Amino acid sequence: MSQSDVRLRGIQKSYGKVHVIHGVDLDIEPGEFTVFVGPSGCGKTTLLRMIAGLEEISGGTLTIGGESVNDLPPSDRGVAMVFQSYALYPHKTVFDNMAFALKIAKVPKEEIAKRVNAAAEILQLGEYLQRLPKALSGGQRQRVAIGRAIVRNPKVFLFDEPLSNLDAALRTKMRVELATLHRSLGATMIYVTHDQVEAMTLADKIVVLNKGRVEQVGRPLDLYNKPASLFVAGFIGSPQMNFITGDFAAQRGATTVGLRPENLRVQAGGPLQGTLRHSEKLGNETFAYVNAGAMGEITARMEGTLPLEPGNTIELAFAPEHLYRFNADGKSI
Ligand SMILES: Nc1ncnc2c1ncn2[C@@H]1O[C@H](COP(=O)(O)OP(=O)(O)OP(=O)(O)O)[C@@H](O)[C@H]1O
Repeated sequence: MSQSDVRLRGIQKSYGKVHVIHGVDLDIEPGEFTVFVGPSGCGKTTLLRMIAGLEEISGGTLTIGGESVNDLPPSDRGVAMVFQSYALYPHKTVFDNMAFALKIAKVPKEEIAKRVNAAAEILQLGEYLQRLPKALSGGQRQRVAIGRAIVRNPKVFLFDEPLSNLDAALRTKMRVELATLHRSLGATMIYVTHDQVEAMTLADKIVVLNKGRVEQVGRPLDLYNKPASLFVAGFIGSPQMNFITGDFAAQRGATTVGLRPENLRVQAGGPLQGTLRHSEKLGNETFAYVNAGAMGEITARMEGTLPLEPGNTIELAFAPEHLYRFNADGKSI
């Protein structure tokens, strides 16, 4: 499998007078799994589609494998994209869906059969090759869509929320399969998702986008442990980090402090006091939603169960090293 780097320099996108991407610089190394995350409308899909060649680039340069591709059509960029909707041909069999792009490219028949069979083996689709897409499950259809990308032996794989149409159990299974696929192919992959767990578990590198700009780039655990800003701290991690302002923050030399739900514990006399509003008991863990008066609403995650009822007083403590501090500009201190 070929591996290519992807480099973005000052990439911009405008639709008429509306600027949606404001000069993105980004380096994606050969073989790297890069995930774009950010709130709805931040420009993840637009950026991916510009790399694919499906959206014109309004400014800046894009290179793939060292070659400027700004003016190349999608088919000449050596990229293969997998869509959320799968976009399979309904009247073609699984084999023909996977073979189609190769037929168009006039690849010899034997070579097509070899590549389709190899991809089908990797994706465990061998027994379905003569079926039509309508006779497949959602997960199998998504595997065909991925197979269609694999047979083209692209320099770069692009994924646009590929698992979001699948139910929770299948998502988990496909997530593990994608990670395994990346390891076995060693290909460069760029992936857009809304899903925290997908971003944290699949990525070598996460790119957090905010209103058409790169907010922070880093390895998943670096973003989790050392978010550069309030924005990233609030975006990476689920449930979301608690933010507290006012005196509690000021005493700690910040305008806002952050505490992750998993870093809070019940402790008599703890510095965070409130009333338990609701608790969610999942068996192995419990989420406590606490009304902490002037400090606002605080979420705590506890191992096991919590022997408290709504309306009870709850006191929470944390270790000092788990406190995140932010200044008035929202930057980490
Ligand atoms: N054809 C268009 N004309 C004008 N604005 C557009 C067009 N396509 C997208 N946009 C705007 O560009 C911005 C980025 O859209 P994009 O789809 O890339 O966001 P996203 O981060 O992928 O969002 P989501 O997570 O909701 O899919 C949005 O504000 C959107 O309204």
